[in-house]
This record gives sequence, structure tokens and C-alpha cells, in this order.
Amino acid sequence: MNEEMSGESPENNKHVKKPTMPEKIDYVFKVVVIGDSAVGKTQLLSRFTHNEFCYDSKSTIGVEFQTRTITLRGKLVKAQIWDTAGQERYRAVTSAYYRGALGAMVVYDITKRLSFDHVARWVEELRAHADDSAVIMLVGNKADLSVGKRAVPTEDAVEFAETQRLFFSEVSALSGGNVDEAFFRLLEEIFSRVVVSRKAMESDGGATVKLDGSRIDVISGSDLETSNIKEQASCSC
Ligand SMILES: Nc1nc2c(ncn2[C@@H]2O[C@H](COP(=O)(O)OP(=O)(O)OP(=O)(O)O)[C@@H](O)[C@H]2O)c(=O)[nH]1
Repeated sequence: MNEEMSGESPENNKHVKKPTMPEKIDYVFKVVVIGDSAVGKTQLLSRFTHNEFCYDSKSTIGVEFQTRTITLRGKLVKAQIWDTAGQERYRAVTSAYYRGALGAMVVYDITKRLSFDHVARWVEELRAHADDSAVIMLVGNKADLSVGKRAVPTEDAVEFAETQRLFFSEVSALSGGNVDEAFFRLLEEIFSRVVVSRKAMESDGGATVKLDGSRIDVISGSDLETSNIKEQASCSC
């Protein structure tokens, strides 16, 4: 059949979108974000995954996640970042939320002392439910308000992070300062612990990592579509 008969001459076809090759994801890393209400968890996710920030963001109800695909050591890694409500009454999950998490960010607001005082409780809950090998990062958000409104000295957070063996970073979801750096540091550490330093075996789907006989199932790209919890397309304002 020639182009004229099939109706598929380049002219006729110019509005037809060419199918794009699906990206072959090597790993999916689940990372959970926890911390008091209004510390800026949702905005940190939006900044990292879509480079967006909402001034009038609403409290999260239940659980959401957003993803960003990055390259680490030549591998395509889909970072699947989970967000839940800081407010107890809106939290629908505990164990299910932490299940399969390879990393966690425990967020406080540098202008709210109480949110930092509660970090120990969040770390305790995390350690009770997440895998022992999960990488944990303490994150002080709203660093843009550092001058004049700071209520948590950096040294206090550094000391806490050292005693609890956590990574630490101060960031601003508003300005974007340090946000990518913090997530990348966490994801690189997960990569080192899960993929490099242990005997890792990739399945064809690029999803399964075996560790010392035990298994961590890193969710494959196709599982994301079948999950009950849908990915947030973008900013949840
Ligand atoms: N100045 C400043 N404000 C921020 C920053 N990040 C978030 N906010 C503001 O803080 C408020 C709370 O942000 P959210 O991201 O909704 O907080 P959350 O921790 O997800 O809150 P919950 O869903 O209730 O747990 C919003 O008014 C944001 O605009 C930041 O880096 N700097």
C-alpha cells in the first residue's frame, strides 16, 4: 500500500503523536516523607518532583506520592516519594505507609521549635515500622526564613542527627535551595546500600533486588499504574 492509499502521508499524519519509547527503569526507590503538619512536606515533594511551589497548599489527607526519574551511576532510578498527613486525624496508615521504604525524610520547620522537638517521635515510629536498612535524613525546611525567624539552631539539629546516625540538611522548598541536593544525597546513599554494597541481582523487569538471601521488592514501573494510590500529577494546591 502506498502512502496515498493508506492515508498516512507525512502531511496527513502531522498531528498524529508518535509513540514514545517507554523508559526502562532499572530501580524504583520508595522514600517516605514524615514530620509534623505544616512543616512543608508536600511542598518539598512538589519542588523535587515538578520544581513547583504552592503558596496556599492544603493539609494532606491520607497518602499521596509523586515520582521523578533520575540517573544514578548510569542507571535509571524512579524515585517514588510518598507523602502523608502530619495531622494524626488525617493519617490513614502506619505500617502500610512505611512498607518497602528504602529511605525516609524526617522534616521539621526551622521556625517552629515544637516541630523539631517532635522529630525524635517520628524517628521512633519510622524505626518501628520501616526496614532496618532504610536510609534516614533529617531535614530542616523553610531555611529561607532563617534570618529573624529561626527557632532551631543548626547545631542542635546537627547534634541530634549525629547521635541518631541520620543524614542532615537544611533546605527551602520555597526557594528550592538545597532540595535537589538533599534528595540526591539520600537516593545515592540508598543506591550504595541497596545496589552497590550488597550483592544485587536485577531481574528482567529491573525491579527485584536480592539481599543476603532476603528479598526487597523494589516496585516496578508497571506496578505504579495498578496501585490503589494514584500518583499526584503535579502541585496539590
Ligand atoms: N517560607 C516557606 N514556607 C514554606 C516552605 N515550605 C512550605 N511552606 C509553607 O508551609 C505551609 C505548609 O506546607 P505543606 O507542604 O502543606 O506542609 P505539610 O507538612 O505537607 O503539611 P500536612 O499536609 O498538614 O502534614 C504552606 O503554607 C507552605 O506554603 C518553605 O520552604 N518556606
